[in-house]
Amino acid sequence: MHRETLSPSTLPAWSKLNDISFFDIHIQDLTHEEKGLGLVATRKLNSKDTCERPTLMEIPGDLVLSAEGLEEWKRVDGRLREVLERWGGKSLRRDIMVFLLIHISREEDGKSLGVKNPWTEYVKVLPGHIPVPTMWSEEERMLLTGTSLEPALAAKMSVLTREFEELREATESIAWCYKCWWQNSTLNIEDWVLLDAWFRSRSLELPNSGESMVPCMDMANHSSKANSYYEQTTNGGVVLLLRPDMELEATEEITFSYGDLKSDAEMLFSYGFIDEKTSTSQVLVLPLEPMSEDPLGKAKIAGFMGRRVITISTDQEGASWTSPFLYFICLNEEDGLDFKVLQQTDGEQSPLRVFWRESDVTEVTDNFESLIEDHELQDVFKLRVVTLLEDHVESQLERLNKCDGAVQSLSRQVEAACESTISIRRDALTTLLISMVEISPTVEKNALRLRASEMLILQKASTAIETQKAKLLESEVVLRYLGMFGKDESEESAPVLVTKDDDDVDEDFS
Ligand SMILES: C[S@@+](CC[C@H](N)C(=O)[O-])C[C@H]1O[C@@H](n2cnc3c(N)ncnc32)[C@H](O)[C@@H]1O
Repeated sequence: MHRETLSPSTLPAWSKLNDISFFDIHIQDLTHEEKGLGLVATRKLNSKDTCERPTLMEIPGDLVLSAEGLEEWKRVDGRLREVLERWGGKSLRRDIMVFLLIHISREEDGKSLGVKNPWTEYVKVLPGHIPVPTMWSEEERMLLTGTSLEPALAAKMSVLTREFEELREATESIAWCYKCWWQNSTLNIEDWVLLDAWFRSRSLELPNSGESMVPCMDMANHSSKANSYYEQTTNGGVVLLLRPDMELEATEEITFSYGDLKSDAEMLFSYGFIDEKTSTSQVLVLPLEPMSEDPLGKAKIAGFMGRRVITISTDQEGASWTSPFLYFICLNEEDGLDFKVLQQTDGEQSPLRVFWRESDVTEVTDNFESLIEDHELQDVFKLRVVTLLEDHVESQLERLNKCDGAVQSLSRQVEAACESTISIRRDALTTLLISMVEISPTVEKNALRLRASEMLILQKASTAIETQKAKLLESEVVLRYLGMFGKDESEESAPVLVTKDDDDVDEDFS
């Protein structure tokens, strides 16, 4: 879709018109730091030795695009209401994307499709490209092969494609939608991908309004050494405040944290960059499914309460992991696990219920690590868990290693493209050659950073698992059990097959 754009230099006037106040900061182009726009101090700022927390920016509540704000705009905008009545209410993300879509769309005569409001102009200054993997070229996406983002990205792309088709089906019969979006294929999947990238990379979690988009506040970049933070005021507005004990030079960038606990993969997936970490702690989340030959596999998916993932955390000490689902999928009928559908007094059948040694544990299926504690075969179950985990980590490592060669070769092509331009008009030619290889150096840098960080986490996890397994193999219960069956329990489990369905991966990050 052709999108009308405006230069960010129009933002000060737009902000003034809409009662947004900037105090000693302004919006500045930080493209040279590969950050797009950002907020920068216009004079020295100090919050040291004072209880005052200097306010840096103030945004009125009626500009906040939240669930509540959307309801207000729905009341006054018949077209927004019409689309959301047909295809709204499933998720706030989707509803906000529809709102944004209406505001980037134009009628034939160039008039705004939606009822004009401050967002109609604001969307014009938003960037047309966000460096998130959903907007990467095919070649760039190949750099993620073998990482935890490979399945997540594939799933996200199929969710976006499905949503786009659903939007078309739901609105094709609305005359103005047909004319504006579908008749000449004006609206295409790339537009939907951009709207999703806007929402994911620019939304904030507000204490009262929940997930929201806040104009101008979304110009602040992230730093793990942030010097500011935001708060919501009692009247629904949002303020940006300088953190205590800060002394800032004029021209220093104002940043807040997008989430200290987010993994590198999550940062890259949602925001399109991986920052230099101040701590050595890292997290890797791997999707997990029951083994394909498990007859209870489907019931285990239906009966599980939490996320079907393995979370590996590392720090200077080494690695640790959590995975309530892993404990659940390692148990079988002969261990005491059972699934029942109960007949209710009204004749209806209850939803699936999960039993562990005759007790109903439907509400606590994410707590099998504790539930097995008083079982005489506890160590045997734990060995199964650790063995399955080991298989999973080893196969992920193998995949990451196997793809590294191909990735390095792609990477060398980009380097060669850059080097061959050194002597002649570097900028123009570099851009041209890199666009032929279709890999941006920034994307390449971030993808390689992710590969390196995931490799390190998996290696540390592998060492920790080996120790855990060796310890369990010394357990008397395990030795007795293995002797009884004359075989090695640790060799029993087949590798975990990852066949995650689309929506779940989407939930992990977005
Ligand atoms: C909320 S917006 C911030 C404003 C944005 N820079 C712009 O030009 O509109 C988030 C996006 O800014 C960029 N960004 C934020 N912090 C960054 C950082 N520390 N390093 C690189 N890019 C960053 C990423 O592209 C991210 O998706």
